[in-house]
Amino acid sequence: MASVIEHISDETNRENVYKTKELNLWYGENHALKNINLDINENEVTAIIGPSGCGKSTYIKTLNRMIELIPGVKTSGEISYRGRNILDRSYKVEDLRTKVGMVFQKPNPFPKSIYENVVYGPKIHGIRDKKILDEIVEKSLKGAAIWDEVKDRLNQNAYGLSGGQQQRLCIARCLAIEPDVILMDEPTSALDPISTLKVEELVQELKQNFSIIIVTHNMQQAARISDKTAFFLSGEVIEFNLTNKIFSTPSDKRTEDYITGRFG
Ligand SMILES: Nc1ncnc2c1ncn2[C@@H]1O[C@H](COP(=O)(O)OP(=O)(O)OP(=O)(O)O)[C@@H](O)[C@H]1O
Repeated sequence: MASVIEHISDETNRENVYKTKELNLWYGENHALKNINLDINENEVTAIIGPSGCGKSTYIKTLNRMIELIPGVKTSGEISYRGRNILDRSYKVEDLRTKVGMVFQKPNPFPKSIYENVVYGPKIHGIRDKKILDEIVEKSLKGAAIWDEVKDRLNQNAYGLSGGQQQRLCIARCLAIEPDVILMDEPTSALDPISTLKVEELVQELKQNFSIIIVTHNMQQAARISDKTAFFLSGEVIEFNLTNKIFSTPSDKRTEDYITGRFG
């Protein structure tokens, strides 16, 4: 059955940050992504939903080319980021990674101080001036809504933070490289409800300055925080539209069955 990629009339005139055209991906013989066409706008939260194994993580890992670390992966089609095809071998992955940050399911701070976690990326990019690094730390931790909680213990080990704080620190680490896009792969699945709420509120604030693509198993979360939602099933995009539309009047029966909990 054909997927439902209608014209989305959102009247915002926002630029596309990513345009995915006819993307296919294989892990060896396993055809994991099938003819994906998806345009992602800047300054929006785009949620990727769908049952386990439908290709959500695979898709976002192609957006920063993390996928190419897995042996035997083949792709066809195109993903253009700001107008350039990132799947083209001439596109330097290091350039992409300075523009596209990623936050993972489990908070993964380095076993270093809070301060060192945040300055890690900027230092790799050659910033050594202590005053500038201090400014980056304050700005990034404020941006990730964790500054007040940690400003008096910046030199303590990040492992001493709660899980929810560690995840916001990982978001701060991501902000420190001043990315354009933030990819989030189930960022709240290991967090308690209060930490989840904090990260959700943060995502809403961050979209003023960044484009956010979030994979989530939690449909209420997708409904609460995203502007657009893509429903994936068996490696295909079944429906992509404004989140309100997807959750109120989906066009495809399979989307309706999934969001009403009939499968998945
Ligand atoms: N490293 C890998 N090697 C081989 N096959 C893989 C690999 N990672 C994922 N796959 C396969 O690709 C398909 C999509 O998996 P993916 O992890 O993208 O799904 P998902 O929707 O993110 O699932 P979940 O919600 O369970 O995390 C599945 O068939 C999976 O078995």
